[in-house]
Amino acid sequence: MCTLEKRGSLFVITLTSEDDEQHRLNPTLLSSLLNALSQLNSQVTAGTALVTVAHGKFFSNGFDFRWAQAASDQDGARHRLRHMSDSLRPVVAALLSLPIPTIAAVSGHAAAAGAILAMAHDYVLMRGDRGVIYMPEVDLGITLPDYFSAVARAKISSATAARDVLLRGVKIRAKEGMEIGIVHSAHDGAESTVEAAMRLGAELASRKRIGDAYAEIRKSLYPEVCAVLGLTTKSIVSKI
Ligand SMILES: CCCCCCCCCCCCC/C=C/C(=O)SCCNC(=O)CCNC(=O)[C@H](O)C(C)(C)COP(=O)(O)OP(=O)(O)OC[C@H]1O[C@@H](n2cnc3c(N)ncnc32)[C@H](O)[C@@H]1OP(=O)(O)O
Repeated sequence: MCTLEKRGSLFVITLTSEDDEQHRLNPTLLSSLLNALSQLNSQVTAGTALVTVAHGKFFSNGFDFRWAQAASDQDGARHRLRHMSDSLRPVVAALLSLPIPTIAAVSGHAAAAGAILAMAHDYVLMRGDRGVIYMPEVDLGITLPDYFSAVARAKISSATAARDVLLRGVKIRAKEGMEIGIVHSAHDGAESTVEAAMRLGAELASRKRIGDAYAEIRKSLYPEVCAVLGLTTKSIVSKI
């Protein structure tokens, strides 16, 4: 599950888990995330921002393998994995379409689909003492959905860094994440990461930017991701 709350000028989505702190992206959490983003979008006004947080050792450890493996056979497990992948796709599309700034406070590990969820935000703030951003698929022998690769290519600053993340499965800590462009800033400890995310969110919200234009400019930054997600773009001139 996740929760959505308004704290002053900020919408805060908190990833939660029923049984452990991995915040695995299973159908329940994915559906809850999509509902939260839809609800947020209906309430959004200029002067707000989204901060996504998770508590404990993980931001999110990716899709829920236990749920997939609970299927009756391998084929069923694969179908469940595809179901989770198909369910994360609209969440990423919704994040890229939000008419407000979005920030992920990565105060724990963000792996696989969890890393893609974090990178789908405009800003990733990450704790520097614990936690890695890690794409294990190459180690698992699982190919990436098209939108995973598109998000990674859009957000990682160089081809060699993208190769290291996706083909070498390197575990990226906050400092390295800043060097390759996926982390905005590094912070000491979970609490200061979340506090910094809230401060940045409030600062960005205070600019009261025109939401539709903000969303369209964000989409113009990532044409390949938008194409893969089927997101269209339009021109806006709010006022001249
Ligand atoms: C119809 C059928 C068609 C076919 C099927 C189609 C399918 C289509 C869809 C396919 C989808 C593909 C994409 C898949 C996406 C997924 O999400 S799959 C799920 C993937 N998830 C995983 O595999 C989980 C990955 N996670 C991990 O491997 C680990 O949890 C972790 C993230 C690596 C963390 O490991 P852990 O051991 O728990 O870490 P820690 O103990 O916290 O740390 C390890 C050591 O590292 C030190 N450390 C950590 N962070 C830091 C830091 N920032 N700075 C310094 N040191 C750090 C930490 O101290 C530990 O060190 P020691 O204490 O010395 O051990």
